[in-house]
Amino acid sequence: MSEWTVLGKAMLRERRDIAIAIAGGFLAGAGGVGLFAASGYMVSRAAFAPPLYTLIVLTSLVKILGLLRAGSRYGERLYTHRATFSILSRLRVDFFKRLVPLAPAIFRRSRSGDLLARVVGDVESLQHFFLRVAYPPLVLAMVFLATILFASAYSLTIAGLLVLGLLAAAVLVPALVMRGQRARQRRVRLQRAALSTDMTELLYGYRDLKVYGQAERRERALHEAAAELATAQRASGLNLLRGQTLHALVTHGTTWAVLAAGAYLIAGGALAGIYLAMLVLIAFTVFEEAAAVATLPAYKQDSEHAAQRLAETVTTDDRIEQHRGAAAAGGRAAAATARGATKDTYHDAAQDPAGAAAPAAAPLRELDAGEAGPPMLELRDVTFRYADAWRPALDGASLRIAAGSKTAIVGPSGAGKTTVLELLLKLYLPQQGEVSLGGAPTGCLHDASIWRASRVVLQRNHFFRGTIRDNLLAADVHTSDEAMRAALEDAQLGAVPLDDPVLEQAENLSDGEKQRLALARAMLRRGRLWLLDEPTSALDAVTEARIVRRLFERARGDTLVWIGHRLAGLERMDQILVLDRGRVAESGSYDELMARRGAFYAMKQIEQDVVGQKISKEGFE
Ligand SMILES: Nc1ncnc2c1ncn2[C@@H]1O[C@H](COP(=O)(O)OP(=O)(O)OP(=O)(O)O)[C@@H](O)[C@H]1O
Repeated sequence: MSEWTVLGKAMLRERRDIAIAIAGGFLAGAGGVGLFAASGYMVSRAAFAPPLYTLIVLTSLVKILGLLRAGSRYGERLYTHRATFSILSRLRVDFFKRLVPLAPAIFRRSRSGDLLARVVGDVESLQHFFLRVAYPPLVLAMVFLATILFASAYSLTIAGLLVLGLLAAAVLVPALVMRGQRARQRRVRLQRAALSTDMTELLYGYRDLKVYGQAERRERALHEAAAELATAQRASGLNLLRGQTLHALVTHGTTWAVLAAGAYLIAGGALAGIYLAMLVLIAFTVFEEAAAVATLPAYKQDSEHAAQRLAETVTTDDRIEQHRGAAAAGGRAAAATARGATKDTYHDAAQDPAGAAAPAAAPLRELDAGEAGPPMLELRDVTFRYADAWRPALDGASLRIAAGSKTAIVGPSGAGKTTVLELLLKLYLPQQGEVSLGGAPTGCLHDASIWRASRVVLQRNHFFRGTIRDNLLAADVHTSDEAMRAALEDAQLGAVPLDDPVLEQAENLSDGEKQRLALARAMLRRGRLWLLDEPTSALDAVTEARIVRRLFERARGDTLVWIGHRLAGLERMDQILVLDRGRVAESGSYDELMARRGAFYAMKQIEQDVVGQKISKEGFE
């Protein structure tokens, strides 16, 4: 079913309001012409000192017509807008209903920003169809027909002039407006889609962009795109204004022509002078109705394009059909993703409602990106609770990670491991206690300098639509292709070409590939602090072991924090921290913890029982 059918059906369901609006529009237009005709006639008649009752009748007629015009104009506005908004809401609901089951396939084809532009912008554009495309010519034709019939009773020449004026206003002016408008409108649409696409990318990837120091560049690009859209809109708006100016020129030109022709006819005795003012005012008034027609083609084109794009979005072709079955599963997955996203959303530490006030207004210091050596990390008695969380994620946690050491943080899900990492990255500030990097509390450090000094892999990483290269360049725009290939090789993605496409949210990559791409990206950074949150959880043991070996080579001498659930291979860590309910339950080397036979030992036993994994000294090797 085409969008026009949907539009037609939606209009048909509003037929009562539309009929009232058309009647109101005709009465308002014809009433306006009548009002000015009566006024002109009354003024001329008054000059001949008619009997009082003639003046009383004419004055009453003017008043009645004035009231009729005002009342019917009000009714017309009320009902046209009521019909428009009802049509709009029907279109939105209908479009959305058709969109929902197709969502997974549509996301594959359209970038979500573009889709947003379609859902909002295009559906909105269709509101103009009734108000500015279908309705005005109908009312204009009715009012003009009545006026020309009326004028022809007095002078066929003047009626002919009105017809010419109408042709100029309703055909010639719109044609001139349309010249070049198509290209202007196209530019506006493309810019609008590009802007909303960039905007959603920035919003989705804001945290990663910040961490990788790319946010400012993206923001600048966004401002440039917004400025280009404004320029395109200005050009399009100016052209429409030019159309309105031309329309005013035609209106006034016709009025002057009627005046001149009237004077000529009067001089020749073909027209009684008393009707001249009436006919001139009629000419002046009737073109009011034609004003909307000047911009009609632009709106018509806009509506056509919007309808076409909407129809194309929800076209049920084979490609989409095959995803229909997966729609329900997609919905559940989307809900799960949304929950994940909440957890991962970047939170400005200074604005965090749960966060403590940022320490004193002293100027923030820079954390060295690594030249001064890897940083030492410390949490002292840290308590942190997320906004609206019912319990603290960290509850008096203290830990110390020596500069250049390798530390694993393990513990049950929800123990607070990721939170430690988020606090180290100054994505939040603790409510109590102190988090410090390189001996300086994070509150005193410039956020961007922490991110510059870190190589981060989060549980969920954002990838941008583009190529593998584009995504690796997010780590450092100056990276060479050789360095990228080497990083891909180390991340066990050596077979993947740099020009391979990456879809929005890296939908075309498996979870394991995403993790490996994120690791390659981290490898390309320069900082000497590695913060890795379950970076290999989706990988098989063999690939994981290979990557970890390469990773440790690259991180030699750097401070590395590894959050993970698997306990195999932790022998090579200098320190293991076992977190439980927001506290460090145990810490020490692998051998120490195994000898202590405490929490870590118990976890190891359970893991062995569950997966039958053998404790191996070789671990990741
Ligand atoms: N953004 C958030 N808003 C509210 N609560 C949160 C948020 N992020 C985490 N939490 C809560 O804080 C606690 C600690 O979460 P955290 O992610 O640090 O645990 P974790 O040990 O990393 O868990 P997992 O191993 O499952 O990743 C959990 O109870 C979690 O539900």
